[in-house]
Amino acid sequence: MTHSLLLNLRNLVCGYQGHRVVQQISLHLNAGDIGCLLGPSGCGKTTTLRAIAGFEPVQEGEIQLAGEVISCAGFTLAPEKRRIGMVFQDYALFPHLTVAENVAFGIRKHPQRERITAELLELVKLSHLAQRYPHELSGGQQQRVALARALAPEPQLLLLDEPFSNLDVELRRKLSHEVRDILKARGTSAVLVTHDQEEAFAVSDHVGVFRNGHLEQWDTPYNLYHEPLTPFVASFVGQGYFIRGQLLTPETVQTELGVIQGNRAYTCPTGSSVEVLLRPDDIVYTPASELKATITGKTFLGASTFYRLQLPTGSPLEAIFPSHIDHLPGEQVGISVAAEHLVIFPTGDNSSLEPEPASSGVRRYSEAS
Ligand SMILES: Nc1ncnc2c1ncn2[C@@H]1O[C@H](COP(=O)(O)OP(=O)(O)OP(=O)(O)O)[C@@H](O)[C@H]1O
Repeated sequence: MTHSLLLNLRNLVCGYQGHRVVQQISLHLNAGDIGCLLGPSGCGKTTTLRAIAGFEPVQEGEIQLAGEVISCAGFTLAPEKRRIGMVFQDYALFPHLTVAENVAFGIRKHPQRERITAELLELVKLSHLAQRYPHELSGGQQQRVALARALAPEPQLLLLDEPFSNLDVELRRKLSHEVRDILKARGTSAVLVTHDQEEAFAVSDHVGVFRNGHLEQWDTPYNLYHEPLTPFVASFVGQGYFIRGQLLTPETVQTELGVIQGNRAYTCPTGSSVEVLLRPDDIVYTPASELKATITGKTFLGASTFYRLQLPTGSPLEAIFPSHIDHLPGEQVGISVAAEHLVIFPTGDNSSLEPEPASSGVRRYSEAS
């Protein structure tokens, strides 16, 4: 597999009626990789995807595909000349064509169209439904037809706009893994738009977190979770709480959970106030610990149990313990912190104190603190 640069967005600005919706976005995707644009509703993900497809003009900056400029101010290469395929949220299948005819639509004049169609139907596990019509298929099956149809002309890049959002949670999860396997099996590069973090992580090699038209971080799922560059990324990706602390030395922070050791030197001045990100997997069940927390709620997840905890000061925390550790709400448990990748941000950054919309994301501090 090659790792050459395929898609390169350089300082991209685009929007509607002169209004700048997407502001100075830069990102790149290597051939064979899957990227994802993630962020809350209205932050500019679809606008960026449409600009890559050639449906929206670019106001500033440029888009390069395989080294060629396909969009810049005053120039937009027509969508059909880009060798870019698209899969939409609503499948957009042709209702009067069979499954096989839908898949073959973009390669009607190709001498090998029957062979290619049969191969793709096998890839998406729909060979047995080749003669059905779209209305005779489930939503998940329709989306697999749409994927096969988009792959048939062998696009250089596939764009997927919220492809699973019409499906129920279980099917979304299953299909998102399947789609990754299919794209990887063919070495197809793709960019996906979603506001579902789990989906972004399941499918992508790189994820871009958008906020108000800006790209806050373009990185691997691992780095977004463990090394978020901004409080917003920390909040949008994953769960947990921020607690307040004070930097004791470049590597250690004094908090109400005691002194927490990070694995690097932090750049803010010793003695400064910081906020420390504690994710549920940073909190370890430690019966002998002097540090106790009260269980305020729990959710059994099968292999593990998700506990909502409260510290003696009233600060809330979340923790994931192996599910054989079974305690009732109201009980006290000993805990310790094992935050290998300790994430801290200096306080006083006003943007970091905005309330975050994601109810499943990171909460900032206790109401009681
Ligand atoms: N055709 C249009 N004309 C004018 N404004 C638009 C148009 N399409 C989108 N917008 C605006 O641009 C902003 C970004 O929209 P966009 O669809 O890119 O967001 P998004 O991140 O994809 O959101 P969602 O997750 O809800 O689809 C929004 O404020 C939206 O109202």
